[in-house]
Amino acid sequence: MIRFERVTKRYADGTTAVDDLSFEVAEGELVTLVGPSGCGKTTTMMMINRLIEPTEGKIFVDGEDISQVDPVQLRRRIGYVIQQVGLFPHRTILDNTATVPALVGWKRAKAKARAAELLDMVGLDPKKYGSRYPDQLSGGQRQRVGVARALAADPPVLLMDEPFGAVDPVVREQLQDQFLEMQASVRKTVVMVTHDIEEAVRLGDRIAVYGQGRIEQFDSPGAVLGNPATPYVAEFVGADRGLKRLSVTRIEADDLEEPPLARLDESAAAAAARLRAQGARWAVCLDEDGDLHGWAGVDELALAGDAQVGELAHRMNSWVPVGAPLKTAFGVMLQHDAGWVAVLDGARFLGVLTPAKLHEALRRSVDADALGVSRDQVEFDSVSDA
Ligand SMILES: Nc1ncnc2c1ncn2[C@@H]1O[C@H](COP(=O)(O)OP(=O)(O)OP(=O)(O)O)[C@@H](O)[C@H]1O
Repeated sequence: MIRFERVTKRYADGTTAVDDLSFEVAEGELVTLVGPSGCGKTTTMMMINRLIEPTEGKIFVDGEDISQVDPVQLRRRIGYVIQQVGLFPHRTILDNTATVPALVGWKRAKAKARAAELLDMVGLDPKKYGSRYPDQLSGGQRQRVGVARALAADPPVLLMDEPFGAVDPVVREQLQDQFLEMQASVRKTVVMVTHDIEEAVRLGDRIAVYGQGRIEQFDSPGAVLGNPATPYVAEFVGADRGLKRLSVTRIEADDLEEPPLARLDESAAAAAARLRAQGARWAVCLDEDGDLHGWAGVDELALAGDAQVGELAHRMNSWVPVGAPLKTAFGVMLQHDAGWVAVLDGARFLGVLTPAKLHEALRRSVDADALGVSRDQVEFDSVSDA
């Protein structure tokens, strides 16, 4: 969708901001450009909508060499969100949001209806906020209006320059979550500049890590964190990249262990005898559909005589859905002071994740990224197997 071919930008004073850059962004992909101040991220992005012209090389958007496209026409196909938002202070939020559709000649009513729809999508009730002016909103709310406005004419491409940079960390995380949710449904091709590696990892399908004027590594968040291409990238992503990696590695069914199990309709005494024979001290209790109900201790089952397991099972709150990041599972373990968490697909119980399995999943995913294969193809020798 966006292709850079050997693009260089030298400013009049001789600064080489971008040096011989080639990369591609696929349709519907979200790529984050991350790197220290002054490394050429903004220059890269502003060349895509021709606010800056390259000195050498070519840029293609949707197969078209953009140097041959009228810049005004080009920008109508490319939404642009900047940190300072740039809302018109004397226009209402609804009018601000409808700016681009109105410019490209949509009928007034249609433009306003579209603006209201977009405000709703970014989490601002158009009835409540549509008639306000920008200075009557919080920084985070203004930022949402900026995103809504950029999407209003439904451009296939969205450029975002530090879109969440000006808000506090909590609001920032909310805006990021909401943006990801929205992106999952609108699937724009997005190029986002940030200097925050956490944000780059959280939002990007792929990340371009910039050194001075060049991309040092262009890869998935997992690969950048697990296998930094150069010492520079390793340094930039930080010594805690293992921790960061927890948030981008998702739980798969193959990562799980099967714990001792008991059925709710089983007799407690029979279940206790069976579990003791296996050397188990507790069991996860499932209903007849295999859905998670809770857990029970073997000693309490043994004491319960002819009661059913279901009468003794405790509710269990330490569970996570399959596909959740390992970090979520780790957080739940800590929150409930538990040695494992149950993993569910809907309500169905799939197995448990233990700290050893969590480590194994992380290790496998690092190796899988290095080898370019899926995680289940990686052999793993665990200490506990020895
Ligand atoms: N108009 C200009 N004239 C001369 N040099 C410029 C101009 N604009 C940017 N530069 C220089 O080009 C280099 C890259 O700047 P750019 O704004 O692309 O960096 P950046 O990675 O986006 O940085 P930041 O995170 O601080 O915004 C910097 O050294 C900057 O000083």
